[in-house]
Amino acid sequence: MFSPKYYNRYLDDHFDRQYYSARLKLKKFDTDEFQSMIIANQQHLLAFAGPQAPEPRPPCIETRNLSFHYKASQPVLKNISINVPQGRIYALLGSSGCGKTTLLRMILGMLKPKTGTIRVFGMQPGTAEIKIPGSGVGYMPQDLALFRLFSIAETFEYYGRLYGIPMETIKERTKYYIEFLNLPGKNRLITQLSGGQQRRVSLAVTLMHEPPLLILDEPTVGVDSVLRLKIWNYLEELCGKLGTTVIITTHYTEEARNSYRVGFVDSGIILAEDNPQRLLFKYNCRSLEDVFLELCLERARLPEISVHNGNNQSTQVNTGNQQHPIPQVQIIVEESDGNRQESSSSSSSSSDRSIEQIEMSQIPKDLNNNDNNNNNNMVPATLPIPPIHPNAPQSQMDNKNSTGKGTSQAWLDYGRFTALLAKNYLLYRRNPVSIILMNVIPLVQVTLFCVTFARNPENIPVAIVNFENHSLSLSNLFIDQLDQKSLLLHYYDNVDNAIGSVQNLQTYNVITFPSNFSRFFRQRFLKPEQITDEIVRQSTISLFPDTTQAVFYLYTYQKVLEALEKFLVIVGKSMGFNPNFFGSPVVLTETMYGQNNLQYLEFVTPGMIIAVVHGLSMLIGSFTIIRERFDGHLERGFVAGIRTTEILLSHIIFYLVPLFTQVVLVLFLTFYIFDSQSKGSLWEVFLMTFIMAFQGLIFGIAMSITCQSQVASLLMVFISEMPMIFTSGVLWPLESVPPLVQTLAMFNPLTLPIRSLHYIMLRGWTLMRPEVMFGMISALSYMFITLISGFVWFELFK
Ligand SMILES: Nc1ncnc2c1ncn2[C@@H]1O[C@H](COP(=O)(O)OP(=O)(O)OP(=O)(O)O)[C@@H](O)[C@H]1O
Repeated sequence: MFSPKYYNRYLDDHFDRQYYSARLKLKKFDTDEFQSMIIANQQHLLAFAGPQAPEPRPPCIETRNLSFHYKASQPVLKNISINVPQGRIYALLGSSGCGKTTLLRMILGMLKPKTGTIRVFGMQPGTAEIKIPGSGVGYMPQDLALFRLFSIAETFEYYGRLYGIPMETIKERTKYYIEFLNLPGKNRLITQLSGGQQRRVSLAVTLMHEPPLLILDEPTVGVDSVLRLKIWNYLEELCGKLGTTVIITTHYTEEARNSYRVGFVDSGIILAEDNPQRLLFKYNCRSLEDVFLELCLERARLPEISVHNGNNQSTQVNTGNQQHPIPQVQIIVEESDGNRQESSSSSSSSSDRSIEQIEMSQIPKDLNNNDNNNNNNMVPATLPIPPIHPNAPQSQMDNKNSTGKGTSQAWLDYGRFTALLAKNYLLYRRNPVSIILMNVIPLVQVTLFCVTFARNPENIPVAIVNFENHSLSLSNLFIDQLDQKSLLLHYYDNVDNAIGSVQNLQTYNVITFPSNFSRFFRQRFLKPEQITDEIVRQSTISLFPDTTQAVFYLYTYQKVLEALEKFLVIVGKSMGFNPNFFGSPVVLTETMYGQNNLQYLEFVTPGMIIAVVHGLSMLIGSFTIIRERFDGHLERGFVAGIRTTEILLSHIIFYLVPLFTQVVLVLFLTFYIFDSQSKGSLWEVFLMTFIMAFQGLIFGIAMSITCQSQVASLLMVFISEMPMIFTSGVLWPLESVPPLVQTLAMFNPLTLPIRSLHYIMLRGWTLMRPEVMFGMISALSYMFITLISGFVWFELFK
């Protein structure tokens, strides 16, 4: 049982934790006795905390009348005033959704208060001096916010590099934290860890740069009770030895007994803020949960309650016009250079001090917590703090100190930027989807396009009805001239059967020859003066079109005309005429641009190349920012001091190489495998295509910045890509669309670049031609405008 000797030693030894932990192991304490002992010794304590006491520690975090809402109609925080002294653990407790995380985000400078002020180390968060966000703080968010495809070591390396910690130190700390937090081997991927292990890694990377301020949002979720205690002890070590200030939220209310001060939050207000032991004592409760319940009940009884803690150090319960001050104290116990001192910092003068003003934080912990007492038997009483960088400060009371070089406030910090690039590379390498997206899909698309699209059709089934049944007939001569590679002829006895075959989808189009075609054809041309309607009818070849398959119809018609030309030359010769006698007076001369035989593919290819690379790059870009935002990496990164410029540039620069490869592959396939032709320089074709791939990436990144979800971002890509393609003239000349649409189509980011590529590939024009240059300027302009808009949006709404 607890004895006066122990209590005196408690005072004399200035709250030696090791000593009391040892006592806890032996279960020597009894709370009631201990508390009576305090009362019995109040004179001693008052004297001890008397005028000779040094000044209290300065506050690390001070908030005054802080209010915040996401929607004006739903206030989240109301008049919050808290005071977190330096070098102490402060626990924020409260029900789910009461506003704890919101408050932490405001302390981190990520949300701006609607009213009230926040001071962190006496300054406003977000200012360069305190490096918050930056290396001045370690933030463990509630979400995991780890790259699941990274190994443990890679995770440490990434965050270590962000904070500018030397590689050697990163390695040492990786080793230390793996041992300390019972993590598996350093090469294990995060995705292969249990939920609790993942959270421990998240905690470790928060601690590793030894910031002066730690903000931990539910760090012990999914962590077993032994390890929880170990973590709490470790945090105390950090506070004691490095002067780190810790602000922590937890749903394990009882573990908050280990903190120096707790703040109970409910529906956006602070119900009470005090030392946990003192709250237990004051409300005569055995657990903090009960204290919370008491406070909630009290609040229910006094609906207008408004509790102000922090700077004025007094709890006020407002009930209408009346104010009932609840006495409150804060006595800070300093531990510096191994010499512990206690001080009183109540709002009143030292003469006003009462037993309630006694600082209870240094009462041996877990007095009422049997579980923890039991656990204490299982864990070492003290834990070593991690190996500290040789140049690391002994104390972090100066908020500028932290182990890493610290993050600069520059828009582009070399260390952070290279860490981000390395991260992008690792994620790319580990993610087969991105490799497939970047390299395989464009190849498949180009292959499919070249194999299936706009090729001259072959074996079009055509029905032939030839009523002339002798082999030497002119109708047979005509049929022989038909290109039978393109047309597959099916012979029918009568027109009805032939039309039936069209109706049954066996053939497309019907060609008929009358019974006396040869005789009447000769008569028509040899005796033109005797021509009658009957002669014309009997010498006419009929084509019954099926235009539902427009390509087949146009192609069949073209083949019939070609056959007619050849047929007339042969017949003319056989009749003794000049072979050109029956020739068309319209002659096709040498082709100026393009190939001699008309190929629709030739027209479509430039647009196809741009559509493929632009669309895929846009898709890739659309994954970038949004994925990181929803996995919590962005928030964590911003708190670590990453700048929006660095994030944007790291994605843009990183993707230069995959985009380059993608464009080279697409062009190689188009020109070397599928034998497309370019009259212009391939270098200019490459340049134009690469710029458009880049533009697609920027568009995708911009969508990723502005969209609220990954699905929305993907939808944006699909929704915008289709109209862009249709109105760009890729598939059909814009001259065929209404004038207004034509004008609008000029604002389509694909239109002018596709035209430029068209001119380069089909006409052989160079970039020096204004028509080609316009496309290039248009592509670059859209790219820069989108990039700048995306950046501004990112800055404003990050
Ligand atoms: N981005 C947001 N937009 C709108 N409302 C939000 C947003 N983030 C949080 N809220 C709302 O603000 C309130 C406080 O949320 P907060 O995350 O701060 O709660 P919490 O106390 O941390 O909860 P928990 O313990 O469950 O994490 C909740 O009602 C929540 O729905």
